[in-house]
Amino acid sequence: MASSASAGASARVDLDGNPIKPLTICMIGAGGFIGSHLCEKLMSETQHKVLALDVYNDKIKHLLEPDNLPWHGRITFHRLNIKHDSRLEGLIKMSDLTINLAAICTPADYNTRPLDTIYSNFIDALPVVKYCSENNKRLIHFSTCEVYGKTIGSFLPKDSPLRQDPAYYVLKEDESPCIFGSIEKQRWSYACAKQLIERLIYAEGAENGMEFTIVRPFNWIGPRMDFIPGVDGPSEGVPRVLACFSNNLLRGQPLKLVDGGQSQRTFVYIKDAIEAVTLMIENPARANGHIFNVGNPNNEVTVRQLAEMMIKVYSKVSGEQPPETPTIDVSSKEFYGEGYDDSDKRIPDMTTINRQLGWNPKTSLWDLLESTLTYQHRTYAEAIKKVIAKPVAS
Ligand SMILES: NC(=O)c1ccc[n+]([C@@H]2O[C@H](COP(=O)([O-])OP(=O)(O)OC[C@H]3O[C@@H](n4cnc5c(N)ncnc54)[C@H](O)[C@@H]3O)[C@@H](O)[C@H]2O)c1
Ligand SMILES: O=C(O)[C@H]1O[C@H](OP(=O)(O)OP(=O)(O)OC[C@H]2O[C@@H](n3ccc(=O)[nH]c3=O)[C@H](O)[C@@H]2O)[C@H](O)[C@@H](O)[C@@H]1O
Repeated sequence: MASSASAGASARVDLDGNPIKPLTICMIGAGGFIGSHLCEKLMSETQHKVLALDVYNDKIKHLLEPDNLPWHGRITFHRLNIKHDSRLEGLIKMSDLTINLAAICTPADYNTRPLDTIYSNFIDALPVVKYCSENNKRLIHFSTCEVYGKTIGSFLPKDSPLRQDPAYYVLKEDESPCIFGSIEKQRWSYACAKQLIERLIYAEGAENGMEFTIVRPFNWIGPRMDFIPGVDGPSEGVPRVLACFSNNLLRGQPLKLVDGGQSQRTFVYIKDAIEAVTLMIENPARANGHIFNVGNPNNEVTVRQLAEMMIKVYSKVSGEQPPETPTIDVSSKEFYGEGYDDSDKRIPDMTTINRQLGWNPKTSLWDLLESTLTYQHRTYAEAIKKVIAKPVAS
């Protein structure tokens, strides 16, 4: 595997036919969901070096140990919190490229911990932008599709035929407005902080010539996303929808549909999305100065349809009967608390990423759920049984 990986890597060329030079990449938030998949890809298929920065490394342990892994020496872990660590600038200076993934990015936090959310997504990202700009280093910054907020169509009357017109709902990087709710709807603290850091990075590019790429992920999902409450995360924690529904399925509980599960999302398989990021890393001339939507417009469902599909897929991969009551409705106030609000619909326009990088997602929603839920069942089913069997302490 080592020799074929390195032989393949040395022959690799970019989209313009030029050989790809090995880079040193400072990856902040490398221990998270996206970071772990990106590290895996960079280690197994390229010759780049990664300085992996995070406060945790559980999701990349398999890449760090043992010492005889084929990529040994190309990935090093630096346990640090970017809020207060003087090593950050030195690590950025040592690298050709910085990728910033670090953020609080679970909706349950946006309205309940708005200060932490704003600090994490704006204030803590400021030094990263500053060090990149001052040291002439390229930055790939992870933003979010949530910067679009709600669609224009959501403000039209329910029966308006214009709601069917893509001009009222497809989200375009260089045209669509950012539409958030009022300040008391603290859900938008995350989107607003992400929007402001995008504007700052864009301005650094315009005024100081900083080389940057901004990524707007549209619901990337797959193995290692978030945590299963009570197993590898807090019992009362609320992760993103994939992990919430996985947790319900593993425990044989009904899946909770917030406000009837009417919101729509497009889900993309993490492995498809990581291909897009690799293209950005290795084609700077095509990626610099751009904001990219990265999603799968063909995988649109309502949250209710997602729940129904996950129930069927989980039953297939686990061999277990679906719960007697498969879903229940809960109000957003009950589920997330005061100040929650929602994006109604998220269809990414793919023109920019298609034109610049020739990227298209490949995996259908059914297929990506099948591989992801197979992983969830294999990883958690036994642990959940033990948790359920444990007597509750009085
Ligand atoms: N997964 C998605 O579909 C998605 C969608 C939109 C945007 N994003 C963005 O992509 C990025 C990565 O998302 P993810 O899904 O991998 O989330 P994640 O929570 O799994 O990963 C984030 C990582 O950053 C680390 N981190 C946070 N604050 C830090 C700090 N102060 N110092 C050091 N490390 C810190 C965390 O420990 C975590 O490992 C985030 O910026 C998120 O907003 C993700
Ligand atoms: O993934 C993305 O692209 C972005 O969107 C997510 O936001 P959202 O899609 O609203 O978060 P999820 O937790 O994945 O929820 C999706 C939908 O499912 C609903 N939901 C969630 C959990 C649940 O148990 N039941 C349920 O109905 C939510 O109300 C929401 O309508 C998060 O904000 C970020 O991770 C990211 O920036």
